[in-house]
Amino acid sequence: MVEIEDLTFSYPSGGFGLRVPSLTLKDGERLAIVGPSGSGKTTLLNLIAGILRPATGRIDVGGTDVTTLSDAERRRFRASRIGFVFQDFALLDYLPARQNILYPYRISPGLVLDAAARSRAEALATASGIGDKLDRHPSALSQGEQQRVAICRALVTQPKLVLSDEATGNLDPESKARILDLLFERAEAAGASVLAVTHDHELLPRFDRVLDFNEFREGAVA
Ligand SMILES: Nc1ncnc2c1ncn2[C@@H]1O[C@H](COP(=O)(O)OP(=O)(O)OP(=O)(O)O)[C@@H](O)[C@H]1O
Repeated sequence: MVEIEDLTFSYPSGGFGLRVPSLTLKDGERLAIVGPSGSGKTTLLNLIAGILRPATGRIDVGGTDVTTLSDAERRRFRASRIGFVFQDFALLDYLPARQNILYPYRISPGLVLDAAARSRAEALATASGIGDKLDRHPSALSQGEQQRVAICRALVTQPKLVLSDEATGNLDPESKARILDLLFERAEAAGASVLAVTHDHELLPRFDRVLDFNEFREGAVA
């Protein structure tokens, strides 16, 4: 599903560099990424999602090298093919939760907002415990509820790749387990791979593989 080769990246302001000689995420695989704060985990997810562009290297997502796409193509590719749970949720406060969940359909011409998509949004919200809050705007939701809206939005299009940046960070232990169950269950139903950054070490046994990010710091031996 994801194949990375000879990837290098640094922010224009300098100071931080990332080098990933090789990384593969197989179809349906659940990979957890751990590593210290500031080691580049979010940066890698943004590169895979095409939000950032690498200096060199290849990032193949489901047969498409995202590094070769234009900005507009990368935006469309992301909206239609990748579910991304952002660390800061990236919800739009002018839209109620329901419309936030369905947002990928607004911005991606390739996705059709039909009755099935609407009922998927409802079912995801109910399964994650926010079914009765869909008419509320994000600012009237708790952090944990906002996080669940973000997770529902990432899953509603049934993407083949789910990128998750601390998707369970703001939740109590019981909700963490429930949200991970939902994420894995929906990913499995859609045949999707999951790449999840997490600091929740108690969740790691539930993943197929755990990658320690320390090895990708620029200059480190791969
Ligand atoms: N837009 C930016 N411009 C310059 N440097 C940045 C930018 N965004 C992040 N960085 C730096 O890049 C490094 C990696 O950041 P990143 O957010 O990828 O780390 P992380 O491992 O996800 O951290 P955390 O676990 O705290 O979320 C950090 O040193 C950070 O300060």
